[in-house]
Amino acid sequence: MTQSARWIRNFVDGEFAEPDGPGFPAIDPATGAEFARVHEAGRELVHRAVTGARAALHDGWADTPVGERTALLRRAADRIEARFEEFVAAEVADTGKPVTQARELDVARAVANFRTFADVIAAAGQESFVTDLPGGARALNYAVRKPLGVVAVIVPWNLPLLLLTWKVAPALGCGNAVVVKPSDQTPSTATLLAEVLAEAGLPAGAYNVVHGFGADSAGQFLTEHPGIDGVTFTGSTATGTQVMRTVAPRVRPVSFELGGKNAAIVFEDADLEETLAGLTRSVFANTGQVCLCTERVYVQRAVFDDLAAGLVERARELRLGDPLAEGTTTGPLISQEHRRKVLDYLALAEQAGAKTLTGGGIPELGPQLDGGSWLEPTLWTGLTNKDRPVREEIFGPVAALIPFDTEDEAIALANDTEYGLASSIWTEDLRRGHRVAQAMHVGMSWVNTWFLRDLRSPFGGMGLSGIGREGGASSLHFYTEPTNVCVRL
Ligand SMILES: NC(=O)c1ccc[n+]([C@@H]2O[C@H](COP(=O)([O-])OP(=O)(O)OC[C@H]3O[C@@H](n4cnc5c(N)ncnc54)[C@H](O)[C@@H]3O)[C@@H](O)[C@H]2O)c1
Ligand SMILES: O=C/C=C/C=C(\O)C(=O)O
Repeated sequence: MTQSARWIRNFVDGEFAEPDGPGFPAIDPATGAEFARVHEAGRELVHRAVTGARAALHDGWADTPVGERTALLRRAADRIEARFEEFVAAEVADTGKPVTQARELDVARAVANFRTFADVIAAAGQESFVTDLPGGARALNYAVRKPLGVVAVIVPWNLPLLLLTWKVAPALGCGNAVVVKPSDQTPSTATLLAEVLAEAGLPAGAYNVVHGFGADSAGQFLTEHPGIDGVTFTGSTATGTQVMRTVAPRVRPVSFELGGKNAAIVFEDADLEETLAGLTRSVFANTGQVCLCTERVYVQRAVFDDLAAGLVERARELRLGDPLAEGTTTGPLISQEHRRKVLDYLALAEQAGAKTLTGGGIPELGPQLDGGSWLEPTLWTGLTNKDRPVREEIFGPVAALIPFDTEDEAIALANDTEYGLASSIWTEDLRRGHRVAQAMHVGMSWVNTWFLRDLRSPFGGMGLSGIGREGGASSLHFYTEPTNVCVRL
């Protein structure tokens, strides 16, 4: 594979650093072709990023009036809109996802993230209390919130720009400086965002991007740096525990959005067409590479066969192909390595006695695409909660369909996991919908829908799915430190 001429660079202390090594390849997952080289940040460049971020705080960014910070967030949203198609092209190049999804979800949400947090931060008040004391005296308690400081922002490859801006918008809006470590597999949009934030007027050093890997690379150098005041991380549970170990000696606050093994529960009274449309999204969106995706579908026995047949039909209607073609609905997995992991789970399912209703293999898409990491959307029956493909996160276009009889049995099956991120409940009996949704041991539970988001609501998971919540006021609480002042009146 010939080495590319184009570089994807680190952005440190307000400027793009000159590459000083061979870098690593940026690969298009749709074709397997290298399209650029990425400059890997070493320990020294990460150190410069962290110290530059600290300097930006002290040079005035932390004390910038709220109105100026929220105005900057709005300018950032406007600049992303102005360069919308550049962000779409960059995201598609990195991920191979269909251009329609990149437009409608990934880049659209980046704009929404900046605008939502401009609104939330502009409207945010402070907590205060008038305290009654014996004898009629009083005291005033009020909390002032100050920026956390220099925040390490570490994000994965599945929704690169959406997840990055979900963190960077509130972090900057609260007066922090950030050092971003995008996934080595998706470096492009975090780098383009550096240009856009500079255009919006963000001071040098407030937003930095360091490219590289995890252990013994930029990710580790960043999290172990003493100048980091907190870490917001989205990624696998395994990596989250490693990050937690790294920052534990300095007791740094962490906000973790980790893996999931999400369940859907379909009751016999569910609206079949609505449920099939919802499950087709929740199982196969982004080729199953969304932390919220459904990999376990529990179906009340009376409608099991109809639901299974309908979902097989929808899966077979998905169009895998050129990400830039308007009719494409489904892209490749992120890499050959990830495809091997998902294929291993397909083999485990077969060994466990699964019946593959559809998919189960590698599609033939022609010479242009056969170098990509493509996989057929796959549905199984015949598995139980004891089988590894039903217990472990696969993070691909796959789901196990499992029958149940009673509501209590469905709740027990869905909650039989160490994860706790999301669920969806499908029923026309809304009292049951509320009841079962609340009974789920998850951070987010949807009823007759999926991935419908109000960005002011708390987002995150419990158990192996994470620590803390982000979204609306939850983000402000993570990205600021309150000082409570008590004045005897
Ligand atoms: N809960 C959520 O909101 C959410 C969202 C997206 C992805 N995920 C999870 O992420 C996983 C897939 O994404 P991924 O493969 O990029 O995850 P990953 O954990 O391998 O990597 C995530 C990020 O952490 C970095 N990293 C890896 N090791 C590190 C270390 N030792 N120190 C510091 N940084 C390190 C990676 O370079 C990447 O930028 C899946 O498990 C998925 O469930 C969760
Ligand atoms: O893959 C994980 C998706 C996370 C989504 C969000 O963080 C969000 O919708 O704000």
